[in-house]
Amino acid sequence: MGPDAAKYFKRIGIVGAGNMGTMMSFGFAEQGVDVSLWDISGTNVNRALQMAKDARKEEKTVIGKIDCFCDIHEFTESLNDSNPAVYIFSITHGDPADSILKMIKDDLRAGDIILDGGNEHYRNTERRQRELEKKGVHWVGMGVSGGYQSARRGPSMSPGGTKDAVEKVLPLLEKFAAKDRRNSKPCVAYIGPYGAGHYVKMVHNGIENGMLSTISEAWSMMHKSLGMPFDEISRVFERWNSKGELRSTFLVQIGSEICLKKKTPEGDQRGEGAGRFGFVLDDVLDKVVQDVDNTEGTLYWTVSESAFRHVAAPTIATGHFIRVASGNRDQRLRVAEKLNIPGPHKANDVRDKEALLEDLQRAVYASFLCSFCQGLELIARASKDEGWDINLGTCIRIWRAGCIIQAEHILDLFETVFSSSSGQSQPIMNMKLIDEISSDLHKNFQPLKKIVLKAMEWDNCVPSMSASLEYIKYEGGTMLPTQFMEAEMDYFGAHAYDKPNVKNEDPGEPNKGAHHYEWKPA
Ligand SMILES: NC(=O)C1=CN([C@@H]2O[C@H](COP(=O)(O)OP(=O)(O)OC[C@H]3O[C@@H](n4cnc5c(N)ncnc54)[C@H](OP(=O)(O)O)[C@@H]3O)[C@@H](O)[C@H]2O)C=CC1
Ligand SMILES: O=C(CO)[C@H](O)[C@H](O)COP(=O)(O)O
Repeated sequence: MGPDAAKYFKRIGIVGAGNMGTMMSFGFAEQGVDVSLWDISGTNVNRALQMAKDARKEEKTVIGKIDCFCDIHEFTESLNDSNPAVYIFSITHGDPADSILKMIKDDLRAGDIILDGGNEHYRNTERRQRELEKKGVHWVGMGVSGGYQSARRGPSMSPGGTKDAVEKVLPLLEKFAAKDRRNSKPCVAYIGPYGAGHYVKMVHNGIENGMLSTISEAWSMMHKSLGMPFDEISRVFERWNSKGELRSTFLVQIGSEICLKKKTPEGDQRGEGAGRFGFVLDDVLDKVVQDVDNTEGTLYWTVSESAFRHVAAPTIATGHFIRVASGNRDQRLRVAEKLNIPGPHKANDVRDKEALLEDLQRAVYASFLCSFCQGLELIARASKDEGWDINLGTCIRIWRAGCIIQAEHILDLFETVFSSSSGQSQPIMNMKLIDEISSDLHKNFQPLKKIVLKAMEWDNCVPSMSASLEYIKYEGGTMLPTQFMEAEMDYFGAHAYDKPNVKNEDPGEPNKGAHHYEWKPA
């Protein structure tokens, strides 16, 4: 990275001095860009100011100036010399973003570019784009992935909106973005018009969650049934991350680090994790509350979108539902008393632990792959419906570094396919029709089945792995139980069915059925 990004834009404005906004301001300053940073809360501004002072003292690389503002109009004025002015929003989606936009709307000039780096619903993005178009201001929905560490060191970004506007800021974003370590290519690219960029980020988070649920299920099986201590699990994750199909997979790699983190007498900077014995993980409750207040939405938007667009995404969806249940721990504990069912228990029948761990690795891989198939199919479907023309190969390229779903082997697989199919007139809509993908799902189906069976036997909770297993079974099934479902629906609702071996019906298009049988006259 070179500190020469300032030749594109001398100063930019960042709205929101939260985890992401503050770190991005340091990241851009490291590129030599001066940053104006504003936040609604004086406390946030003061904290950012202090951090900026410390960073300039301690990290000599933060060379651009970071100026913090409490007054929003002084903030916008600080960008008066920039033509166009470039803003990055990094705040909570929905009403907060609307209210800030309202506050600065009169200060914006034709040509200005706002990159919304929050996780926003793509329809909100499109609404703001329409609203600002009249003023000649460009609103770009830009997914930013990688959490606050990457926001500081270089995230993966998916900007979408007016192509000209994105191309204007792309050189700056390319400097800031994470780089693919194989070829140093920046993990940012124009994704498509309108809400395409935020859509891709939303699905990225959906895939992320299918993977998160899967890796947590594997951790639970190792810990609770195989009785493996955290440091041993860490070594397993490290091995998985070092070679084979799970190599260089971010969530596996950080899993290894998490399992090693021991408490220390002083804890972290804020004293969290202080203790004489045990692991920091011991202090973490099984309660995901991240989205209870609706300040985060990407996962449930992905689940709603997959239902709305008729794309089966069970690995992702079950990962959402277990989060919902987990967050409601109080209810869970009360229900548990009533249900009185066994929880995960020790396995006494494992004769070959290494073989089982190998199956587990392959099961995790299969489930990760299912999560990717589901997410990419959703993007492909939405792109077709909305006329966005998203290149899936571009999505794979920007997910190579900086983001949460980095997974080298899976991205290699898709990259090979998408680069060889780039000339095809019809985009790939069903990832399981790709030879490389179906072959890997086939190879890992039995290990996945073995692991799900073992999980059932040991009363482990494996929603995403079992959903992946069923997904493979029904997405490639020739004899589904829906034969009976169709008959029942025709019985009570005259919903009509298609017949076997009839032209245009079997297999036929997914159109409404052609036949109704009068099972019972009304
Ligand atoms: N954390 C992560 O890993 C990632 C987060 N994102 C997205 O980036 C954005 C920022 O996230 P993050 O920095 O983690 O979150 P934080 O909670 O740290 O920051 C959110 C910011 O939004 C501000 N905000 C909230 N409500 C309002 C409001 N009504 N009016 C004005 N400002 C408001 C907050 O101010 P205040 O503190 O005063 O409420 C704060 O500055 C979000 O859209 C998030 O989804 C994207 C990628 C990764
Ligand atoms: O965007 C992210 C990573 O990519 C953030 O971690 C975000 O907080 C995820 O939130 P959710 O899945 O609840 O929407």
